Amino acid sequence: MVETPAKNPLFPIFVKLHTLNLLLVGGGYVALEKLATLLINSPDAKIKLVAGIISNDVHAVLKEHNIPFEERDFEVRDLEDVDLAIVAINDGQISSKIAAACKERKVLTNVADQPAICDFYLGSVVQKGNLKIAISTNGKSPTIAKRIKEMLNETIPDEMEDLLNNMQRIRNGLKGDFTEKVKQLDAITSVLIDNKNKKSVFRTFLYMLSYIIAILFLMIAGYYILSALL
Ligand SMILES: C[C@@]1(CC(=O)O)C2=NC(=C\c3[nH]c(c(CCC(=O)O)c3CC(=O)O)Cc3[nH]c(c(CC(=O)O)c3CCC(=O)O)/C=C3\N/C(=C\2)[C@@H](CCC(=O)O)[C@]3(C)CC(=O)O)/[C@H]1CCC(=O)O
Ligand SMILES: NC(=O)c1ccc[n+]([C@@H]2O[C@H](COP(=O)([O-])OP(=O)(O)OC[C@H]3O[C@@H](n4cnc5c(N)ncnc54)[C@H](O)[C@@H]3O)[C@@H](O)[C@H]2O)c1
Repeated sequence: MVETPAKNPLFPIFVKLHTLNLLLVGGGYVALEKLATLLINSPDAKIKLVAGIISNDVHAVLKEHNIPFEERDFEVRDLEDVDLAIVAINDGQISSKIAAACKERKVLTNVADQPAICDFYLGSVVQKGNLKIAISTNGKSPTIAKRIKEMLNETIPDEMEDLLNNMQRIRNGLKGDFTEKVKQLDAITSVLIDNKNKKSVFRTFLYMLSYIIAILFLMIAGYYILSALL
């Protein structure tokens, strides 16, 4: 049976950007950030960039990674053969028009910082070798997503890559049917959850953070109530 719906209805997927065509519209600061995120995660992503003005920093990344670009305003023909688009321009009305043109052509679109017209959001990404964790707050607080990423980056040991490689070797060497393999893999890895009843550093971090935020919220609310009364 399907479980009750989660509070965050976004469905996470891991996309093979090296097999898809991605259009990035914009050549300023935000486009630079998106470009960096794309390349860190998917160095072989098939990206094309279009922007009225391309900053020197963006130019440098385009050159370094051999990414095709055109220095002119977006035109609908840019969407030909495009699977995904990220729009990072400084004009909300034009962004909405580009998003509408994308929708018409069934191109999935992210408009930086405009959740209402996005088909998908970018997440904060934790990477330890082959392990990748994507974090979403359903758009509520990208800053918290960033902090949790930093926390996980610090707490997940670098040895994770060795663990994954060893597990792959064991997995490839296992005999028996599917159920038997799952049983053996569960048994080998059970040590990882044996400590589940102990309070983890991560949980303590989250408790502390939520208390601090609650206290700050009360202080700010108190300030506004008092200044309205006085
Ligand atoms: C995760 C990350 C991925 C990435 O972009 O690569 C990401 N934003 C990041 C950072 C960040 N963005 C903003 C700040 C300033 C502080 C703050 O506002 O908190 C910071 C923090 C910083 O930069 O330190 C501003 C901001 N962002 C959005 C709005 C509009 C709104 O909320 O209405 C505004 C207000 C703009 C304004 O005020 O003008 C909206 C979105 N930002 C999202 C993703 C999607 C939801 C993700 C989620 O579910 O949490 C969503 C919905 C759509 C999207 O853009 O995809 C990246 C983490 C970087 C990392 O991991 O290091
Ligand atoms: N810079 C930030 O830290 C920041 C933070 C939050 C939100 N934002 C928002 O993100 C958006 C982009 O910010 P930015 O700092 O990258 O702006 P920017 O001014 O540095 O760059 C804007 C880019 O959009 C391009 N552009 C504008 N219209 C275009 C069109 N029709 N076709 C193609 N390219 C076009 C410009 O040529 C330029 O390259 C803005 O809406 C801004 O309010 C920025």
